[in-house]
Amino acid sequence: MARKKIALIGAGMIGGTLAHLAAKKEMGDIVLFDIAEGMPQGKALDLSQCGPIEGFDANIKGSNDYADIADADVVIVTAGVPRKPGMSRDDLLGINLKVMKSVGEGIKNNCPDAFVICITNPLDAMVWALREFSGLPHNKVVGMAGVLDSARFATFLAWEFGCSVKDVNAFVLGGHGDTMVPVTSYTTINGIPVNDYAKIKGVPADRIDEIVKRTRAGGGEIVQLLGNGSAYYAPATSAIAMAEAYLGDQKRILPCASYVEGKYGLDGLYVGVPTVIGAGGTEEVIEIELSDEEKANLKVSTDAVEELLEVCKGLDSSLA
Ligand SMILES: NC(=O)C1=CN([C@@H]2O[C@H](COP(=O)(O)OP(=O)(O)OC[C@H]3O[C@@H](n4cnc5c(N)ncnc54)[C@H](O)[C@@H]3O)[C@@H](O)[C@H]2O)C=CC1
Ligand SMILES: O=C([O-])CC(=O)C(=O)O
Repeated sequence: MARKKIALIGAGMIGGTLAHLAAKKEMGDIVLFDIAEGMPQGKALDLSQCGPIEGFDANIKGSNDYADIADADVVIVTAGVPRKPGMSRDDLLGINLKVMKSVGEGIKNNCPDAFVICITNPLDAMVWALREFSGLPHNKVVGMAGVLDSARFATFLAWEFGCSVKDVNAFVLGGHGDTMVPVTSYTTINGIPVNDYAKIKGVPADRIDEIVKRTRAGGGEIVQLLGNGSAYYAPATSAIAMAEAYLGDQKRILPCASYVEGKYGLDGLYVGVPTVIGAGGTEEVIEIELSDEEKANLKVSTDAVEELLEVCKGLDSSLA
């Protein structure tokens, strides 16, 4: 059986990390595409030379030609610009929308059967626009954010409780912005609801509130510390988990920016919701019971995403 083909559009910080992870895991052969000339080819050479040391078999090719992504099984999109300290993700919309247009066309023309994972920010609007530009079915285009945001929430909770991160099952819904909704009612420490565990451990409720706030601002905290660029290790790891769920038909339930029509009172929007990922792409959006407060928070978050879609439509008439 031929190896799977993974196309990475954008060979920057996340793209390079994705290539390394995908190669180490022998997920398939890899094409690292970027508009910058030489850079993806250089990274591909460097990464290929890890093979003999790490013992992986994967062909890694750097390219500036969309023809090289032909027939890819999975495409992960990080093309565009990251934010700098003082910026919001939404400030990237104008420039990254144009990037999504060229990437969407490249995918449509070369690998229309691929499963496409978008990472570029502002995430929920960009995955929507990428889907529109590519014309792929909604179940084959998804955005990565909830896996990352949930991992941040889990990390901070594990630090607070002094427990293993492996035992924390944290859940973040909504748009990938400061209004995202960490859902404590579905967050458990090996099955024990987080608020109950906090009582057992004598952790005051306001500490959990602070962790929720830190999670919401988790991307910005790293942007501030790095000074130039944004997080890349955990974002790449998150997207790889989603790609593995698709390639392995794992039917994992992951929080992803999926197309939601009908559920959660939404009418055709990409936003973070629990999603079954298997060989059919995003096979199902799971609608969970939320408290009135959680519903209200989710509404604030989805309203913010809807506003961004209006901005996209204003900037590119083909989206209107
Ligand atoms: N969804 C999420 O949770 C996260 C999203 N991000 C976003 O991911 C994106 C990428 O981040 P990094 O890899 O750190 O940025 P980066 O700047 O290191 O890499 C982006 C790459 O895209 C390339 N590029 C620009 N225009 C292109 C085009 N038209 N076609 C192909 N390639 C193009 C650039 O040459 C650059 O190499 C940013 O928008 C960032 O905000 C970052 C972290 C988490
Ligand atoms: O904060 C940013 O700009 C990058 C991002 O989306 C994240 O790390 O969550």
